[in-house]
Amino acid sequence: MINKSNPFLNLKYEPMMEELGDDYYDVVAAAEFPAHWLRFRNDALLPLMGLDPATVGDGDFLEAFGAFEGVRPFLALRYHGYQFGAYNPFLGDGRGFLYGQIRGIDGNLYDLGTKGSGRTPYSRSADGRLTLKGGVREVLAAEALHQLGVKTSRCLSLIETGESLWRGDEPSPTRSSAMVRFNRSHIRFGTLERLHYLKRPDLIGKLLDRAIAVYYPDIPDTEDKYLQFYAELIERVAQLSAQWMAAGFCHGVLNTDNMSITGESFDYGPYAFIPTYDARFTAASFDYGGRYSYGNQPYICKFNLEMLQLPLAMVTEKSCLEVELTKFDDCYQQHYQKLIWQKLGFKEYFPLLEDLLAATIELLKDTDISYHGFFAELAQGFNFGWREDSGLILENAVFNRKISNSSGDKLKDNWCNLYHQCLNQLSIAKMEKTGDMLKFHNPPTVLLRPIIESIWQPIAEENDWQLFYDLINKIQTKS
Ligand SMILES: Nc1ncnc2c1ncn2[C@@H]1O[C@H](COP(=O)(O)OP(=O)(O)OP(=O)(O)O)[C@@H](O)[C@H]1O
Ligand SMILES: [Mg+2]
Repeated sequence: MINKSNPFLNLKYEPMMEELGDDYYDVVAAAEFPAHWLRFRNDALLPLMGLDPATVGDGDFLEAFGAFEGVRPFLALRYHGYQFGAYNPFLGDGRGFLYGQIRGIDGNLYDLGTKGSGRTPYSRSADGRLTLKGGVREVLAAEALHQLGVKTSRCLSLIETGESLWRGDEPSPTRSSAMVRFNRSHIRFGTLERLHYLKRPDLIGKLLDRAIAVYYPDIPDTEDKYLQFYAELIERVAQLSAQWMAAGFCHGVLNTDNMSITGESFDYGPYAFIPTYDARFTAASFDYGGRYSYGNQPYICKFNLEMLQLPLAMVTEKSCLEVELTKFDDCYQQHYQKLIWQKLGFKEYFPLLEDLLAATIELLKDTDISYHGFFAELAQGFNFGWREDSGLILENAVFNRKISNSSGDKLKDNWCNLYHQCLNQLSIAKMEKTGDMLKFHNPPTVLLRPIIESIWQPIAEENDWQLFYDLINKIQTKS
């Protein structure tokens, strides 16, 4: 019996995936949990869902996304994937399901997907649960990336569920949670890979026809639409990997089951924001070979797109797909350059910016300057005097103390000279906008690991959530 007063249970759900038929999912039930404590509600998302936060009670969240009452059916989606390069046909939603799909007020269709909501036919020997710390980390990553301009899923709610879990990577027993994720789609590269494995081009075509109509509405319904989809996906994934790189973000587990066919970032497990610019930085302790290191991300995305040619070649010409992928590198480079120039305060291109980009990466790579600290100090210290005198640029920066050798000093001097020259290419009117631009693209609060640990500690020790809420607030308001 649907609770008429709960706004979540009265949303107009559009069953796009359900209508495709049960070749793509299994209907599952949610686990019953001993407790439901609302730890996070993302009021910033509610207006997009057509809801006024003031009319949505905490109890509504608990009923819909903790007790999972009301809306049915829940669909555990079927998928496979390449994990660390090896094909795994035993995947699928093992601790989550598609709760429902709704139309945002922007006209786009969105998924509500769960994580930690119980076992499914794909759980294998695992418990179907999400640790509370894992949930907290995913909430934070998604909000931080969103504020940094990365196209990402976000979390709608996080509810602690009162169980004790055992994990190898957290002091155990550890607390449990159920999260609801809000994103464009949970159709993964691995969803199509599974259909290739099962030799079902008919199901690939059926899924793509629907997905293109919903997520790529600009692609006309013509013979080459699958190729056009691939071309557009390459563009989106190149852009996404450039966004991660510019944001100084290492996703950590770029298996093809964690790649969305909408080109959106999601699944924040062992991720990290890089402390300093180091292409070899790895986020996952189990990534022994550095396959998913920070600097490898664009190459891995390209490799994953190459793997996707196998299913797509069942419905379109392989040689054409191969030609499309050759465009990835240029596309990535263009997006990356643009994003770094924005972080440096420049919106419009002029040739000297190419030298500035190279000098910036060289400086950050060859010194111990904090990646995020560098841009944050640039944003905070910026003033008109920098245009007159290169000696004033970053003269009081905290990181100057970290540059302890003459080659570091030389790199910084070289960088300051170039930055000074670039500022002098701007008109006064544009110079006036530079400070705002620097602040917009370089928020002061960065989610480095010690910060996450410092907010987790009071939660773990005293169930004190204040620092977590303060941090979310700082991230969401860019303060
Ligand atoms: N505790 C668990 N219980 C059951 N299945 C699990 C558990 N942890 C991971 N899995 C399954 O292992 C596979 C890989 O997990 P991964 O961490 O990439 O995904 P996930 O984080 O569970 O979900 P998502 O990709 O939607 O964020 C998935 O099929 C996932 O469902
Ligand atoms: Mg995953």
